[in-house]
Amino acid sequence: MEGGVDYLIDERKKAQFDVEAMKVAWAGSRQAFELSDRIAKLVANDPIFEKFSRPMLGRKELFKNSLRKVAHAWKLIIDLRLSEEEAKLLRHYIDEPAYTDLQWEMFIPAIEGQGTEEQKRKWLPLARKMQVIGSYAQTELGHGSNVQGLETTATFDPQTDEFVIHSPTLTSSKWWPGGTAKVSTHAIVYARLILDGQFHGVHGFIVQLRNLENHTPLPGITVGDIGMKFGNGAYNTMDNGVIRFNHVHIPRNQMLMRVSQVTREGKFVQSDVPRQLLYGTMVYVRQKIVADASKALSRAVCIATRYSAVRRQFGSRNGGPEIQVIDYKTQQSRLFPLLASAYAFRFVGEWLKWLYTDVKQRLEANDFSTLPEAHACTAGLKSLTTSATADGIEECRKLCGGHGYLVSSGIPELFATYVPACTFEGDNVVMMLQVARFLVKTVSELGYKQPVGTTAYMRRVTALMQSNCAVRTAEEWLNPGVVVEAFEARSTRMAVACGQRLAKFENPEEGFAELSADLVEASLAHCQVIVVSKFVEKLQQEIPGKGVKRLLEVLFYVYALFLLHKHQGDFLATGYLTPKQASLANDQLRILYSKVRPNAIALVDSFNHTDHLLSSILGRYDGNVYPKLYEAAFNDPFNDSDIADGIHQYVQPMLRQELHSAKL
Ligand SMILES: CC/C=C\C/C=C\C/C=C\C/C=C\C/C=C\C/C=C\CCC(=O)SCCNC(=O)CCNC(=O)[C@H](O)C(C)(C)COP(=O)(O)OP(=O)(O)OC[C@H]1O[C@@H](n2cnc3c(N)ncnc32)[C@H](O)[C@@H]1OP(=O)(O)O
Ligand SMILES: Cc1cc2nc3c(=O)[nH]c(=O)nc-3n(C[C@H](O)[C@H](O)[C@H](O)COP(=O)(O)OP(=O)(O)OC[C@H]3O[C@@H](n4cnc5c(N)ncnc54)[C@H](O)[C@@H]3O)c2cc1C
Repeated sequence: MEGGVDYLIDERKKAQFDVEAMKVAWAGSRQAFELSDRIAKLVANDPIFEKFSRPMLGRKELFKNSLRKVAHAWKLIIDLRLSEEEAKLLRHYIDEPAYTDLQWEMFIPAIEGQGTEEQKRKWLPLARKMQVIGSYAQTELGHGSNVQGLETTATFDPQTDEFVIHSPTLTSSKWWPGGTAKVSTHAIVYARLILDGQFHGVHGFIVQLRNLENHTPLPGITVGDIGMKFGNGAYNTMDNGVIRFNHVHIPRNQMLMRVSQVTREGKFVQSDVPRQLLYGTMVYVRQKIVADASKALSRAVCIATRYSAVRRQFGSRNGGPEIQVIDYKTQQSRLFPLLASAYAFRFVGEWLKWLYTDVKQRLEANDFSTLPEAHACTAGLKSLTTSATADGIEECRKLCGGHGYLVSSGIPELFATYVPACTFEGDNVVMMLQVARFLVKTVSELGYKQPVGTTAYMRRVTALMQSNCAVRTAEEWLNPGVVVEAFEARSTRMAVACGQRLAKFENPEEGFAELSADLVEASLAHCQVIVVSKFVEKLQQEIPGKGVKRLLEVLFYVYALFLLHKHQGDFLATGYLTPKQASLANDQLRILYSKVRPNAIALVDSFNHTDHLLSSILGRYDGNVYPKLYEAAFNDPFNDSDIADGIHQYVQPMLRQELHSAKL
């Protein structure tokens, strides 16, 4: 058997649920599915969006090709009158980081969230028509996580009614802003506001970087690219920049002034809007990154699952077929939790989008009450989902054996493009420490203030601290209430234990630093409560289609019991579970894997990923893996000639023992 076509045909016949209905459940609604399917096909059928050759291109060619794709996409958006939602789907299916990500996901949202009405009226129409192209220049060579430590200065000059933007040190050079190195005409530059010699915190300023006529950098601005990044192709389609400012003057009305204002006289005015709103764009993007995690993880899982059904190793009897590697229990115990995680992240992402929309509406009405919760949720879930997705993609590579290491498997580029998500928009550990601050505060207030939102479960602190799990059989783990309670009890106990240990420190900040590793673990436990609970809430909704809900329930238990198994140390150390109960959960997990097995291919088909998006020979929908791998090898330009450049010059002299006289 050369290809796996028949194997995948057989696998699809085993499905015990309605795949078309599952596609709708994954997409969120029939309308969302149809929209997404239409745009996916539009991209897949357009040769300009070809991406298989991307890893073979040099940086300049790669970048130019990316500019061409963006220009073509923008033309399509105008010609086909695509809505903003359709345009964002187009970006997703084109699957190439580009300067427009910063324009639409950071520059515009920053003005929307931090600009005054007047600033929005001026800048948003220009940006939305792409008449100015903006980026988000916050991080510097010397500081990224510590935003208050930024060194760039914005000094008000009352003589000219302008701010003077300046990079006083090498470490104050802006470093990383995407889109800035070669494209953006403007940037939101975060800088220390100085009025009359006094520091008034870090604020955002709209700074023009380039001449709109000839694209040259404006006087006083030194700008360039920071160099090649991890992996070929991958994030190298993006021009991440370095910028130095040498006393660059901008008008006073280009400071984003919703949160604080500077008057004509140079006076600082703090409005009622909390200063944290300056960080609002990051809250927005973190929410987007959570939604993106399920997309990236589902791609890797789709490739690894299809290939695991095609690939056979060992167990052949009398010349019969070998065993499909997907039938090995070890393969299932590594793959199926990732499959379940993709669904879990999809649903928690959907919920987080709702939470963000709600917060945004409140902020617009000057209600800031839910901002701390939104910050903790976006920071924590961004950290949890991106770490799990990055690790999951790498696990999928290993699940594909040696062929997973080939660029044509689609996994190396996906991994290289995805991993910076663990760092950008907030390093994942730094983000978990933000959740820790929120949790510590919640726990310290438990005696007199009812926790709300995602910490509401801690209202039952006494019960969660005292009562223990009642499970006696593996079957009894199949109860959402029992599972959620276990996660809530573990999280509460870990958070309370941290709170008690912190109380022993005279200086709370010193205590926080000393216990930070434990605090990160407690924060992760809390974030897992959110993901598990949101999955249960999804299952409580009506989910049409034969067998769809049943399969989602199976995936829920796989996700939750896998986590319970992985973190059983916490569950045992907090005393909520006995070793016997943890072992019963693991017994149940094995039973669940056997329920997933016949449905595995149909479950990944339900993601509705096109072959274009997957860009993977191993993950092809038709399973025709071996002939296509063979064909791709001989189509590689490296195989254009039997004799590679350099063979005559460097190898043959060695073979002939003539190296001493060869010209090297
Ligand atoms: C296959 C897929 C391929 C590719 C794509 C992959 C993924 C992309 C997916 C989707 C992308 C969509 C769009 C993305 C587009 C581009 C993204 C690309 C690049 C990323 C760009 C960047 O990285 S921009 C730079 C980001 N920088 C950071 O995130 C910095 C992190 N640091 C901070 O946020 C802060 O400094 C801090 C939170 C760590 C600390 O702040 P500070 O020192 O001021 O504060 P305190 O600790 O003293 O806190 C003060 C109080 O304020 C609260 N707080 C802090 N932050 C916020 C906030 N954001 N909102 C609300 N409240 C906040 C804090 O909790 C304190 O509260 P107290 O009550 O305790 O006082
Ligand atoms: C691909 C990519 C694109 C980017 N795009 C942009 C962009 O468009 N605009 C922009 O402004 N920025 C951008 N960035 C920068 C990015 O936001 C920062 O790199 C990120 O916020 C992390 O900051 P850092 O690099 O300073 O890491 P550091 O803070 O130096 O982290 C180094 C290590 O120190 C640890 N650490 C730091 N602080 C603490 C703490 N308080 N407690 C415990 N551990 C700590 C971290 O966990 C990490 O292990 C981009 C980065 C990447 C990789």
